[in-house]
Amino acid sequence: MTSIDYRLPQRRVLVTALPGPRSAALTARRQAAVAAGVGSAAPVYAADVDGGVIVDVDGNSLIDLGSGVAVTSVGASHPRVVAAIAEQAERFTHTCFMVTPYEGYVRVAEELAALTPGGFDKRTALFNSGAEAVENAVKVARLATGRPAVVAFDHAFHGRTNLTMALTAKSMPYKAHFGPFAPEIHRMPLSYPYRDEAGLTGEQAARRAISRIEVQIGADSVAAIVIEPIQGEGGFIVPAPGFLATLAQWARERGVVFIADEVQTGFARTGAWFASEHEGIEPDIVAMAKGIAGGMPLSAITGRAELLDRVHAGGLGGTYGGNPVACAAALAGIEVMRSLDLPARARAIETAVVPRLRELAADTDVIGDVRGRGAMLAVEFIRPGTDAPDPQLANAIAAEALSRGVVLLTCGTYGNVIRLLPPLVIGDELLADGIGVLAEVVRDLTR
Ligand SMILES: Cc1ncc(COP(=O)(O)O)c(CNCCCC(=O)O)c1O
Repeated sequence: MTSIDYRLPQRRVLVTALPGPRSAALTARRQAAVAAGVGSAAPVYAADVDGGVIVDVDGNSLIDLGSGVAVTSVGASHPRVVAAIAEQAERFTHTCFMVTPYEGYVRVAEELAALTPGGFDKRTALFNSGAEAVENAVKVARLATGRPAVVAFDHAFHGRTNLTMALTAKSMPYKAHFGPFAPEIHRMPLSYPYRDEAGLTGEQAARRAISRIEVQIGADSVAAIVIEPIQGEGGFIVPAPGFLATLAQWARERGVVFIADEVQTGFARTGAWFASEHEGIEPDIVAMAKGIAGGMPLSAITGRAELLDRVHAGGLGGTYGGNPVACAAALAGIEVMRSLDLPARARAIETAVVPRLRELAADTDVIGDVRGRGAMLAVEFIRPGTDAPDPQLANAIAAEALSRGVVLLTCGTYGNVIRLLPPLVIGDELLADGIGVLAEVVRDLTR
């Protein structure tokens, strides 16, 4: 990425051991004030963030390969986004769209209708978090169909509210001891090519799920299928070709609402505006958040007008939903994504990074799979000579990479996946340095 004037030097520089003294002091204060249940991957505190770097309170400049969990695709302080936020905030920060509406919300809805897959008439509702978007997509589907059941999949993550915990597949840390969970949520097997039996095609995997839905639930009881086109927290699992299309076709035939949870895959992250495009599917409703607004909290559902307009007036909403400052950030962020062609940038990142990951996999016996699309890439770690997950190794790699100045995130049902989510505005050299550190760490820890 050469056409960006970054505000901060795009470099990896360590001036202290990590965490430095100021971060350590903040951790002590945090322990006396912040609930222990709120975790952090990195024990360092951000002071300034721009492009592909996070500068911590001790002056260390770290390479960001996490984007705050796939949020800051345009960076965490892009000047156009910052200017739009300031300009809006100087006029008003809030009126509540349910009280006194404002144009920014409408403009975001118009943009999302144009950007999301599908040429049909669409409507949008705005919220604050991804979980809220998923919750409301399910509300719409249940009202529109008059049916109760919702189908979710193995390895899914959809949020931390009661319904989205029910939809989420992993107990610890997301669900453990927080039940009981919402009823009428049914889990079906996913297409997980690396761990499926050899030769299982996407269509066969979909037929396996469909037959269970029909036998265990009954299609005419199913309001919706909720699925991530690429599982995020579950391990960046790209389903086999045909899996999503077969499910979507079945849903259409049986009047089941197909909800694509594109919270993590949306907004150019996978090399298209939305990951559904790679599979040629047009979801009835798309839930989105994360990359939508340059770091500001905003989420949305955009879907078929005949579904969303079925809801009675006042049935969708919330105090902050579609906050005007967040909407201004979204409009600016989308403009940046268009002007820099960030879907193409994500594809370029894939082209640059995947060969290096595959070379690393060939050089070591601890990598079971390299996968992903665009700038949503992952390495699954296993114990040598087996396909047994190795979460300890993945965690050790992330910790060692941080000590060398690179922020990496893990994920996966088994905790054994290192994921790469660089800001899409990261420069080529900085990205190459970050991937080089990852490769160096893997080799150092496994020789
Ligand atoms: C596909 C998908 N749907 C929904 C969500 C939920 O989005 P919220 O904005 O965190 O509610 C996510 C959030 N993923 C990051 C979770 C981080 C954590 O909580 O530990 C997602 O990836």
